[in-house]
Amino acid sequence: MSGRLASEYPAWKKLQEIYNSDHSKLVLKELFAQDPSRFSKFSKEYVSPDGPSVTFLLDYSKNLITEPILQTLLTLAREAEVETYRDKMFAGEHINTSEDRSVLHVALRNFNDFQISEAGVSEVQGVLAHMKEFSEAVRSGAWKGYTGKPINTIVNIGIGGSDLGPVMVTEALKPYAKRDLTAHFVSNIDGTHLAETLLLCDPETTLFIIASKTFTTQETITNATSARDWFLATAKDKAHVAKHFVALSTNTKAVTEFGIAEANMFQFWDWVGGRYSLWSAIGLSIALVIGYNNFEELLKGAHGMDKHFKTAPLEKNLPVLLALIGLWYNDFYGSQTQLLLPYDQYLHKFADYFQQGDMESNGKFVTKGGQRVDYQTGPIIWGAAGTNGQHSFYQLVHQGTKLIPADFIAPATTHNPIRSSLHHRILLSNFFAQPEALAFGKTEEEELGPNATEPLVKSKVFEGNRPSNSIIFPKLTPATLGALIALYEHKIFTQGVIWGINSFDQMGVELGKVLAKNILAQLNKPEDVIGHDSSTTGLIHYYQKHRQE
Ligand SMILES: O=P(O)(O)OC[C@H]1O[C@](O)(CO)[C@@H](O)[C@@H]1O
Repeated sequence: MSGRLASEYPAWKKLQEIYNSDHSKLVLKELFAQDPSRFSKFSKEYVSPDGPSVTFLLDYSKNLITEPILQTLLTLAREAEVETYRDKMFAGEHINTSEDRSVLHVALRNFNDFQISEAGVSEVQGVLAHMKEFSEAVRSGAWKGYTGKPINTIVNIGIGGSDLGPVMVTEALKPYAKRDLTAHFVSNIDGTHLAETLLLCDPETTLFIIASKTFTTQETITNATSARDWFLATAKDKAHVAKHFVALSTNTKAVTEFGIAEANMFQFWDWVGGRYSLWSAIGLSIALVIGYNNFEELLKGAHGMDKHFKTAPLEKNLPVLLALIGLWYNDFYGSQTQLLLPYDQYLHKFADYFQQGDMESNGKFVTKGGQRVDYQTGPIIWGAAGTNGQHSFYQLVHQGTKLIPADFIAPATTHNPIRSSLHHRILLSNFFAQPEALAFGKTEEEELGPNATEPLVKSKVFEGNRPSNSIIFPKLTPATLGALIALYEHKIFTQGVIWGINSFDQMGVELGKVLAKNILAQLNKPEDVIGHDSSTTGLIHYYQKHRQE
């Protein structure tokens, strides 16, 4: 984030030399055989400094690293001034330089530990109090719809960071949910998303939460307007909108113009990035579903990780370690992607969430200083929950030609111990087996048998030496989830600092929006379609010929 090219740091050059001379010698089977204490050296337990109890173990021993490599990666972090930029973030300095903004999602979950002076920070507690009061009124039935019935359905309308965080967290914390309050999330501009959702809603008992930081996002405003039309088709009187529509936004003017009273608006601030906003008013749907107290536990769990990130020395700092190990593969091994593999069905949206979290943050080719990078930046994030991935894409991870680092994540205890936790033991046996198989593989000799033919033997070989991290925690609680999300947020931050990029803007999503706006105005008549290449023109003409309105 200093804006310097990462490849100019002496430690980067040293890492390149180490990779060139040593990478073929980095064989996990041998590294483990040589050092019986490898696991204890390369694993760490996180224990929350205070607040709700959160613990987890991060085992990073199955990585293609040695102590000297790790030390050189840590030197790289120091040369890139990760600690300085971390402190700048916590101090509210404008590290989002292109938008001249501070980056203060940590202020949304600050329980008086960090002194941050930035406009809006002193209002955080007031908004949380509003969220508490409102969510309790809805959950208790005290908040009534326009015909006097309590709310039993909520529909969050938002996209990107105004959708993915609430979706992921409400799914992850379903065991804490109020089961008679149904939550839907509408994000896509495709009318199907809204239409199918509205089929499940009753206007008398549905609350629409319009979640948009800017309140100008085309998808959200179009969906919100259509939802309001649907509601008014039954409710008739515009005054009833007040009982059924609330807004989560930084843009008071646009919210009131839409017809939502300021009293029904939950404010946040420009220093909350969309993909870091679930901790803000954007988390209202979370508070409604799991209750405000559980939402606060989520914040406190994240705050514990913030304190760890802020104070732990780099060599013991878990987000920093994850970042450095990921960077080693991304920039020296040429790995293009990073897997997130939660062995917990409740975390089935975790990888989707961090697709935006990581890829919108670190998918940048220009440094803060405006230079084209000469190395890889953010990885492609993907993944799936539990054993599902094993029956689809793991084949390629085990025996394909690509090196795909993977993070395995699992709880020791399930919320659903059916058949005396038999399912969970089977699930966890896979959680333990997969990293083992990836790391240590299976040789030709192990496959030789009386009927073995050479091609068959070869096809059954697992080369191994495929790296992974494993994270295991006692149980998926709100606080544990908060800490896990913050762990990955700070990992993304650390990598962005080292790569010298701005992890907090998203210029790359603008061009498509501008072009779509222009095309929308040309869709009516073929003669309006001008200014495009022949492919785009041909596609639009084909659409115009075949559409039925
Ligand atoms: O909350 P808003 O302003 O509607 O924006 C939604 C999303 O659009 C983006 O700006 C671009 O995809 C994201 O960063 C953001 O989370």
